[in-house]
Amino acid sequence: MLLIDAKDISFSYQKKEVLKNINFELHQGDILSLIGKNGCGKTTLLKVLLGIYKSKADIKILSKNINEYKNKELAKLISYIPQTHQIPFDYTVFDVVLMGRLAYLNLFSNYSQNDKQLAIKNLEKVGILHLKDKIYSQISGGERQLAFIARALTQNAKIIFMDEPVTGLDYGNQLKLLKFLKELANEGFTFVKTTHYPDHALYASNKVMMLKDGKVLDYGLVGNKLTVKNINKLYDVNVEIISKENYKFCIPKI
Ligand SMILES: Nc1ncnc2c1ncn2[C@@H]1O[C@H](COP(=O)(O)OP(=O)(O)OP(=O)(O)O)[C@@H](O)[C@H]1O
Repeated sequence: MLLIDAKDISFSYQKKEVLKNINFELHQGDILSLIGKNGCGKTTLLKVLLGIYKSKADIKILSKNINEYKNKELAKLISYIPQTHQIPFDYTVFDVVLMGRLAYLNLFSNYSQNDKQLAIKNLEKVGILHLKDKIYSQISGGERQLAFIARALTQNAKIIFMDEPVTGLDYGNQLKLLKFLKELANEGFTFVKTTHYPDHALYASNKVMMLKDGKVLDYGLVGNKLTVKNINKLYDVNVEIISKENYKFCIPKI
């Protein structure tokens, strides 16, 4: 099923053009990795796709133009895990995860028992149920990342945007998260994630978009597009791509 059909995305901050003529499609179950150097436009692209930054592009989510959605409608379709997420006040981890249900509340309604059970289920799913009653601002950066993932799942949007999702996670949690994304994609979730690690794109995505200076250097299936030549063009480094069993990974040739 075609979820996102984005045509001709261009975007400027004041006079500085940072995205130029970007086109892509996202189907249910896809995991799209956005890769490229610092400052190439990955986060900006996510924000344009979320409608946070307005552009003249023709961006359709489920065949409807993004500008025709109300915020709450869009929040039921897409959740966003930003690079950094501070929550002011002394909310508990449970409260923060439960906030994923905000889009489902009416003005005068409160969280239902079902909302609370969903939050608990997702805290358990990401392995941090034991942190439920801790104050969010007092847990570690990696734990906060996991809490935000639980919140995105509680929001129950089937498209999840993640900006550098493994930042701050220890090695074990990085691998668990990437495996988890693949399992969720098999369940029908769809992801757009930025990453600085071509290895992670090779391991955990089926599609890749390589951005260079705001333009698409190449886009398509990871197996076809994430090549030594493209990695060299993207980062100006020499690597080798090794295959072992069903996995591919990069090693430096510096
Ligand atoms: N609010 C803003 N106002 C003006 N320029 C901005 C703003 N946010 C980002 N930029 C600039 O736009 C360009 C793209 O930034 P963006 O954050 O999208 O890059 P990125 O690829 O996500 O970078 P990184 O990998 O370092 O997170 C950069 O040159 C950045 O300095």
